[in-house]
Amino acid sequence: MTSRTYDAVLLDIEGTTTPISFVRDVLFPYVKHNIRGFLETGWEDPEVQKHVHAIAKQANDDVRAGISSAVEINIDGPHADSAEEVRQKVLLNIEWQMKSDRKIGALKALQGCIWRAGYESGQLQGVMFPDAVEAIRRWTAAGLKVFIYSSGSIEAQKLIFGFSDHGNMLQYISGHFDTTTGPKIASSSYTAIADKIGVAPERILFVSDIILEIRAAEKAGMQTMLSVRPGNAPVDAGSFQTCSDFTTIPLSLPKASRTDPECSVEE
Ligand SMILES: CSCCC(=O)C(=O)COP(=O)(O)O
Ligand SMILES: [Mg+2]
Repeated sequence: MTSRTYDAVLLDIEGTTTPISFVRDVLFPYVKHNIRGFLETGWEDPEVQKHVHAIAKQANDDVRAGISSAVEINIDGPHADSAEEVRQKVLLNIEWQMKSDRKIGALKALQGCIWRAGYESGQLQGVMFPDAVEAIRRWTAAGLKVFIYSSGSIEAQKLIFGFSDHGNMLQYISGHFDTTTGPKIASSSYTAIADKIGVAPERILFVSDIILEIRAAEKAGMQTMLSVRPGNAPVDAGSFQTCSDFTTIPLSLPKASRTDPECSVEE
């Protein structure tokens, strides 16, 4: 029997466990349609205010950094904007950030908070690729631990998996990481994750649709697999191992080329 080459799996979400179309065509429009009501109804709610302050801070940092689409939002002090002005600026800011698919903490945290009501009311249901669901079940049954690392906030991750179209998948997930641990394209983030979960980077398999993330994880010493899914941006996989059906990922991953037709190594 071949012994396995990894003990933990670290999964990206969008383009990996979940179609990009679900995020772009369902989740983002949900925020677009509900953000005004969220801000108006909950304006006095400390949680809503926490998100508004975070968005304002990000907007003001962006203005200082010279980002041309950014507009200053003055919340505190003698020259503060009125509540309606702040709401209007936040709405425009969120629209701009979502159009450019910015992976910024303040935006992602606000989105997660808005999605919560959608999932809890049954208006939203997380979409997962069936083979990803099956692979996650098999990995955990084999004694491996499965973790998530996504630009989506930890709250948003728990919602997608907790209210998935395959039932509550959270029971299979041993931990969640978002960009509060660090950017997904920085190798130090993967080192930090390995450290936090107590598994050597060399014994972790990271799966993502983004080559820059794969490179960063490899630099940290992780094994990697590039996720190839319908709707993902076309990539030149080069020498990276690729996979379009996660149930075909073996527990023992050779460095050399593989014969599995769904998963390939082109070296
Ligand atoms: C998990 S929340 C919804 C997806 C999202 O907003 C996002 O930014 C996902 O990015 P990923 O790092 O999972 O590709
Ligand atoms: Mg992704």
